[in-house]
Amino acid sequence: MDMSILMQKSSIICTLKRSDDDSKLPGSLMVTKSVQVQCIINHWSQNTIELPSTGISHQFYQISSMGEVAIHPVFIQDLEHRPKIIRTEVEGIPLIDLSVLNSPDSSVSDDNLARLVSEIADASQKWGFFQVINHGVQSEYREKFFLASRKFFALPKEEKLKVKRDEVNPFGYYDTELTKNVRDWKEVFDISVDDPTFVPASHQPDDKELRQLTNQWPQYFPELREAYELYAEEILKLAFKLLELIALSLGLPKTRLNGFFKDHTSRIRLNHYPPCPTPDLALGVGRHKDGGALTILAQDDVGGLEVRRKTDGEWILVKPTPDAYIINVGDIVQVWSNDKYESVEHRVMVNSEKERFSIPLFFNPAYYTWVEPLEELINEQNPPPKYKAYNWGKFFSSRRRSNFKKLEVENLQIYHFRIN
Ligand SMILES: O=C(O)CCC(=O)C(=O)O
Ligand SMILES: [Fe+2]
Repeated sequence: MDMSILMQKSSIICTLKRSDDDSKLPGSLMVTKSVQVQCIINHWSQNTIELPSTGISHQFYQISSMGEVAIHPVFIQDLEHRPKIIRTEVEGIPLIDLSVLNSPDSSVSDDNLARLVSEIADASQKWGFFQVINHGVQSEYREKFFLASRKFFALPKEEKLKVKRDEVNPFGYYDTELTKNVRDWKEVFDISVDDPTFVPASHQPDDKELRQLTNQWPQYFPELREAYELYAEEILKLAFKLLELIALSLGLPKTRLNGFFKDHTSRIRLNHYPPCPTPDLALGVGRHKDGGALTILAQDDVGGLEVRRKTDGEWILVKPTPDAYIINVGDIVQVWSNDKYESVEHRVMVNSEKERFSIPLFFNPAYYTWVEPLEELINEQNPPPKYKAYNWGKFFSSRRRSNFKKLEVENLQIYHFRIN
């Protein structure tokens, strides 16, 4: 197979070819006479890919003197997973107003609260995703954190590499993450909300050893940590409010799930998606489901997040709504609810002109939590338990391994714990 993709962008015709056999890296890069370009992605043109087998470094993409653009094959999605660049307008995920939570008058809010809870139930069941407005998080803190994130990613590569995440410490900077064994077109900075935090030393079930981990911060850029601290406090309050709404929406007491989060292992991630010369071939993040309990995501005004619609499997773009948060239920809520709420697949498109920034909070329980369907939710309407219990810390450690290297086996998924 030899693919040629023609696209007209910024007055250059880009032709990309990929050989059938990815294993012949880097020979499958078809552009021979390449020159380093500074035009589309200035700061990324310095980036290199380390090919483990050869140790040879290559540019993320190359442009020949004929104007042909090639991105490195590690980023290229299989045909069936590539994004559609042309799309029609469709109804988006539900938008939910949380202002009743901030209302001081409790007698008025009883009815309103019931309405809100039923909106959450509906959205969680139909979409697994919704957006919230009037959520109580100060927009000033969010903007400051976005600005600090932008400045951090604009630092010279050597500075970012000083706080690089690795297989021992999962917190810090990283630009070579894989999703489903394909490289994402992004760079990230991961922060543990609880600092220091304890995680299982390995994914091996019998290994009881714990490892203490701390965040890494860039030495000459204190602004990032300061902005983070203000933001984290606010966004955590929202996370607990949403957790209580989810509990109520499942017919549980409001604080039923709170105990799991006493020693929570939540993470905040800064995502940076640089412009990509071939957005029809690569993804910012490949299709995936979030493994934790809830994700609370702030995105900028560029757009790119797509959600898989449950009714027909179509990819639906989540249009940016100023100051809104995008909420999705993760695998843990799917298991707790015994499949009443599903953790829905999503992915991120990139574009050739604009860089994009987003900031998710992955709201996760304590590492020692055994995740299983909640007994109150096993009843006549929803019998019997569909999953056996699994340990969240071990699940997370196992998942993380596949972010670093191509694995022969599929990474751990909740359906591996399904009872047939
Ligand atoms: O950047 C986004 O919009 C979503 C990112 C995402 O899905 C993730 O980091 O898990
Ligand atoms: Fe995600």
